[in-house]
Amino acid sequence: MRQEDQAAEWAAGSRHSSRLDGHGSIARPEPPRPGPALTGRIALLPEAIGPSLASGDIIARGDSSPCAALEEVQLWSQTCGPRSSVMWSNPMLEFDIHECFPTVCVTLGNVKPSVRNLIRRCGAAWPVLCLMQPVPPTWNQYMKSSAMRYCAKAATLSPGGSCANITVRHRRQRKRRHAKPRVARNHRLSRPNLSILKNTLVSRIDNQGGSSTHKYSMPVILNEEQAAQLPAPQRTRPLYSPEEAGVIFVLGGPGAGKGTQCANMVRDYGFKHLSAGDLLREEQERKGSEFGDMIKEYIREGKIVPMEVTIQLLENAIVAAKKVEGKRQFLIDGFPRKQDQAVKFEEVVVPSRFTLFFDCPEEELERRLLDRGKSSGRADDNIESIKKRFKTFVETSMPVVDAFEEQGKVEKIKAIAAPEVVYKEVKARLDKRGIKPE
Ligand SMILES: Nc1ncnc2c1ncn2[C@@H]1O[C@H](COP(=O)(O)OP(=O)(O)OP(=O)(O)O)[C@@H](O)[C@H]1O
Ligand SMILES: Nc1ccn([C@@H]2O[C@H](COP(=O)(O)O)[C@@H](O)[C@H]2O)c(=O)n1
Repeated sequence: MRQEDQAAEWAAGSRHSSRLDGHGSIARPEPPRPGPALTGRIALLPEAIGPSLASGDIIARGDSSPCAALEEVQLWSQTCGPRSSVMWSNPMLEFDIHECFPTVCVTLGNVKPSVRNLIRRCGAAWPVLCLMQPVPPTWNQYMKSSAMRYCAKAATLSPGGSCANITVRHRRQRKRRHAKPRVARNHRLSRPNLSILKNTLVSRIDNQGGSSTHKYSMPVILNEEQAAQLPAPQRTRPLYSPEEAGVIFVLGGPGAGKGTQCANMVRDYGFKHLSAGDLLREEQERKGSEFGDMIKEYIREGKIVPMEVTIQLLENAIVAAKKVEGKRQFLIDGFPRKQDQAVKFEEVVVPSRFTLFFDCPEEELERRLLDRGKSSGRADDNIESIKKRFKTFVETSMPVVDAFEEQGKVEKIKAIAAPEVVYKEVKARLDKRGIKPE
């Protein structure tokens, strides 16, 4: 159903006949009424967040990209004042937006399951605002909707806290059919402004070592059904045991031959091969991905994509390979490339068995990558990106190998010889670790 139709139905009061009210029970929503551009009603907010919200607060929506979200937040706050409740479905960026617009975290009840799982896994410490009402997904659509009628109803739920309803209405009648509403004309953001916002965001993520969840635990996202079952589940241990999913990390410098050797092991041992780089490239290409632009930028710069994205992609792939192909042994190639990735993955997905590390001098790696670059079509197989990737490898990824080595979990293999010679050594190490073909 188109958003405009949803809005119209909502206006007619025919949809969503039940909602969570302030006490967690079911109540009928109020129909939207004409009124001031934006009104707010807040009741029984938990102490922690109550003071930060006030009547008239805005719920904006981060839709598909950081830019779009910031544009909207910015636009709304210019329009209606600086205080904003930010609704944002991208956990990685929640902190950044939150910092700019310090109010409460709000998110969509119908946020994609992958993001929902990701956030749920990150912790339940924050109160959650869960929007129960369809809202126009983008500012553009909002602008297009014929009646410009916007209504959102949210319930706040936090473990141990009280519940609250927030109703935000925005109704604006267009005078002429195609007339642009004044609010938008006056406050539309210019492109340069957008790029500044984007750069700020990216540098903030960088400054935090690519992750915001260390500093702040993330909210639980609940949809209507889940909201009824508080407290929401939190993952306190890994999804799988090593017996359920045997994971071998495959690490080495760019071009060390990880992919080449993984292909051999898949053929002879029946592993499921998951390359973090491939998964990221796939996600980058996926139509509608909210992370596509960011991944592209990180790969070109040879930087490590924030772990939330990579871990979620890997988890999804492991779960699917187990379900669909019945796989139990996994080669995870090119991951973890940063210590936080290693720790988090083992905490929430599965502890690794050990790491195969392919050791090769930089001159040889460079020669291989430039050679591969003639036909690979990869945006990072050029000398500029290669140099950056080497730097990242030495500074960020080698400490991961060192940490695993201290735990006696590394098989280091010299990878300068021909592929078949290297593979003999690989087989010997797998044998030593008791890995048998499936
Ligand atoms: N032992 C080897 N000797 C010479 N060339 C090799 C060897 N192993 C792999 N290569 C070649 O080097 C290039 C890089 O190999 P591969 O793609 O397996 O590396 P990788 O470690 O997976 O790289 P990346 O981390 O960039 O994905 C390929 O063109 C491959 O054919
Ligand atoms: N754990 C990872 C793995 C990869 N990346 C990014 O992808 C680029 C390509 O990776 P390859 O393994 O295919 O060489 C890499 O340079 C990183 O930008 C990542 O961020 N995290």
